Amino acid sequence: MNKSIVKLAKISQKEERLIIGLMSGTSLDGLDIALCRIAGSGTSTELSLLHFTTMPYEDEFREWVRQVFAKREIDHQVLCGLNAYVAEVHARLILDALTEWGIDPEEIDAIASHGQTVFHAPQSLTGDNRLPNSTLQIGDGDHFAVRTGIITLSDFRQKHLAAGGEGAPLAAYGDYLLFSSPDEHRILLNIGGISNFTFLPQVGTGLEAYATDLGPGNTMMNQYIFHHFGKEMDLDAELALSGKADPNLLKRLISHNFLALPFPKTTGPELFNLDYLSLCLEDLHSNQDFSHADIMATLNTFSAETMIEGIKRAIEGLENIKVYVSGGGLHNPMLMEQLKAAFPNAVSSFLQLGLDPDAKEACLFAVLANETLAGDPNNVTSIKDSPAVSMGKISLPY
Ligand SMILES: Nc1ncnc2c1ncn2[C@@H]1O[C@H](COP(=O)(O)OP(=O)(O)OP(=O)(O)O)[C@@H](O)[C@H]1O
Ligand SMILES: CC(=O)N[C@H]1[C@@H]2OC[C@@H](O2)[C@@H](O)[C@@H]1O[C@H](C)C(=O)O
Repeated sequence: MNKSIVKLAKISQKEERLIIGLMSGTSLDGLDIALCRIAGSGTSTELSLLHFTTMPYEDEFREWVRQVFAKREIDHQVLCGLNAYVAEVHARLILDALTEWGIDPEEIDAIASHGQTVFHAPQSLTGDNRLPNSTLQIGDGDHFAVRTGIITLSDFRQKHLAAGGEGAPLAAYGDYLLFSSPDEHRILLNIGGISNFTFLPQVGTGLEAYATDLGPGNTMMNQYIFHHFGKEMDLDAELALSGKADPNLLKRLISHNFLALPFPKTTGPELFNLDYLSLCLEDLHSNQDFSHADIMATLNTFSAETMIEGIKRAIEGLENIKVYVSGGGLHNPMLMEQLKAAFPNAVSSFLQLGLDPDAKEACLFAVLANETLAGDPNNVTSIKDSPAVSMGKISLPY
């Protein structure tokens, strides 16, 4: 029998596994690396985060990815090369992180790699039903496995698509298994490039859990500041806080059809980008010259409003609700102030649930890999509109 298959079988039968969860999102800030110890599976899953780091990308890497990111027309030679290159860079960053933590790669049971999303194309977004729902994450799993010597699970979104989903959001699975509560209804809001939440009904109420994207989180703010100032983000919302949101531009931005669609739904920077901002500005038919600060304040409020409206829709008629926030947007004071004002005494950091909010998504991919290795798809049958499948392709090192 192939030695790697024997090892795989042993790993799947262990009482607990060491899994490295990886997330590299739409913000292109860096690779989130979470070393997790996971015991059990299904609703008995117990996760301990042993180490976490975000290994920042070099500018050159970002520039390569930007060449193909969320673009309809690209150089296929670059895309092809990046599928290997992203994996090589990620594998090196993992090995560096393990060295920093003093951990031998031999000790790790598996890597759970999200890869780098370069295009997200559900039919609801393309408006074209000749091709099926699709999404593309690059950074091939075989390259990870060979470079690190660690069994790698990757490309989690394809099974979700194949089984009838849109390939996202996948957070619902881990959220449901780890954070459902008998005491309160929970909204687990993640503010990455795109904002999304998982609704976890209070256990026993008979309501169904589900997850959905909401709209732009940080992506439009990041794109704007990068385009005009060459910076990666509006650190601590400094520019946005110095401006004033324009009500007409805000109204026009909020009129996007996507925002009115029912849950669950998914989106990406393919829809929420600077072209959309330009379109909205043109439509205003005003001669008004907006300052950069006012535009940033408007984009910040646009993100906040889409989240607030989405959460209000989800919790209508319910009481005893808490909103737990994770993702980079948690560090944006203007966004958080608006959320807290909309839901007084209900909003707090994900840290309240005992997990580093910046590590959450990477941990959830480790949980998905754990379910594939040791769980049962029936563990997740009660999530609305989410196929109950095990996800992630398995790559062997030898
Ligand atoms: N101090 C801060 N002030 C303002 N914004 C911040 C701050 N820290 C982080 N952010 C925002 O958070 C972003 C990173 O968020 P995160 O790492 O959650 O995104 P991601 O994982 O790339 O996204 P996604 O979940 O959409 O894939 C930054 O690019 C920035 O926009
Ligand atoms: C296609 C894709 O990469 N989607 C990401 C993105 O980032 C946030 C939001 O858009 C979410 O739908 C998803 O990631 C999270 C981890 C998810 O699948 O739950």
